[in-house]
Amino acid sequence: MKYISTRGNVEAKGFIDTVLMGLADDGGLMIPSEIPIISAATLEEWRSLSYQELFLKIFSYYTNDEIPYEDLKEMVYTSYANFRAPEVTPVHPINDSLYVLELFHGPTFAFKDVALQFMGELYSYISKKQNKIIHILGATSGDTGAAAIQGVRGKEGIKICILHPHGKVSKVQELQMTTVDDSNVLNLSVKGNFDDCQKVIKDLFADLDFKSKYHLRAINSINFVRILAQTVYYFYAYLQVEGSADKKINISVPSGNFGNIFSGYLAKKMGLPINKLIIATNENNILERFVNTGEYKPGDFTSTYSPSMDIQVASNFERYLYYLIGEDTEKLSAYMSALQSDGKITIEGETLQQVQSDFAALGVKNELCLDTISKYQKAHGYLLDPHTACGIAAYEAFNGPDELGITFATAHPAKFDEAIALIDIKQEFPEEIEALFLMPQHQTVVDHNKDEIVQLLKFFYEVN
Ligand SMILES: Cc1ncc(COP(=O)(O)O)c(C=O)c1O
Ligand SMILES: N[C@@H](CCOP(=O)(O)O)C(=O)O
Repeated sequence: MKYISTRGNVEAKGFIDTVLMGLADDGGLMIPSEIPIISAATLEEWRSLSYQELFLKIFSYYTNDEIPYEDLKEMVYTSYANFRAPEVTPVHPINDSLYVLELFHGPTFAFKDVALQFMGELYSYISKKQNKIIHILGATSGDTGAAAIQGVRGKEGIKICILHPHGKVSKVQELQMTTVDDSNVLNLSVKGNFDDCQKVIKDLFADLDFKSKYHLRAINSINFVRILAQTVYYFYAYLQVEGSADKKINISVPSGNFGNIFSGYLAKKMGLPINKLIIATNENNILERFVNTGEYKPGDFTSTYSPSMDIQVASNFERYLYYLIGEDTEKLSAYMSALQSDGKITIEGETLQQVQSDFAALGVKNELCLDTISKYQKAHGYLLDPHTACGIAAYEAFNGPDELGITFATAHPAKFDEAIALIDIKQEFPEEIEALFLMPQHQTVVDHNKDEIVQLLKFFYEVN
């Protein structure tokens, strides 16, 4: 398997070089040159596999044996050893037509742990085997940052800097990142929003001299391995749900940077029989507008009860667009230039119909988000976090009769108590989260100013 850039100007790479490259050197995103197809018979054979076994099967199509099987196996088992559920991502039935895939049993109580625990192991492995310097640079709306820091904690030879939007992440998210006092961790709290943070890091990755001089590596979903690791739980969810072979299965995914749902799109392209892929967003509804009208136009940023999805510029949209327009790198580059110059991309006719057959989408308003949390707490005694509540509201909007819905629970409700307290629900915090409130915080507050951020980064990466 080789990996290429959506923009066509990067020589084809192997698996490890793709991981190390992160953002493609031509400004695009790396994707596999071909997508392996899993037959229905193979899929049925996978039904009895554990999460870890399934992970190894799926990765075997992508790693080109660049990592010996036993080494990969050890990384995978280590990655999931500290999850609080033996199934890693258990499926919780709510009623006859709805299942919740709980993705929050990792160390930071969010779905990001599933891929980032593995990425921490992988970066550490590459650093040791190839004697590579690993300087991670990432942007977060709250969850990626915390999970990435936990993923690399205590691992030699790795430094990590995370940019988060100042005052725009939940208190627990902030504490999870900033109570870490390790010398290889730098938290920059940027006066701006997530899109500003993501733009700064993308600009720095695009500066190839800076990227190579400071050995910058990506942990955001611009890195293809994040996408691939997230496909595993789509397969797992499908295989765990009883009746999935006979009924239509819809999957509803709380979405922001479009990484999680793009993993679902990839799983579907690999042959996983998903009926509807449902994009659930909040009032930052660029993806809903795109699916309904064909216009992809970043709008004004709005702070909502689901802050991790407060994103306008969805990074992985480029990967989807590449497939949508027939894997034409020149056309894709033209679209991305148009997005820069005109501030929007417009899709019409049959291509728009294709979008509407690939996805359904709903931008869930704040009020509906809270109503959904109350409703499921009362009817099922099951407490949803606000992101998952958006996913459930979108499931309710699109799940048809006789169809089964799986909604991804992307975070534990304790991470977003600010919203849940508004509806007078009192929750007990897990002890790992409770303990954070007693710890001192370490972060540097900076203006949204690239030069200032660069100076801080240079000092951080150069010292020791
Ligand atoms: C809790 C939660 N739900 C949903 C999302 C959106 O996922 P994605 O950015 O992969 O679309 C995020 C952030 O990414 C998140 O932290
Ligand atoms: N919601 C995310 C935003 C970054 O997404 P990523 O999947 O590209 O890492 C977060 O929690 O930081």
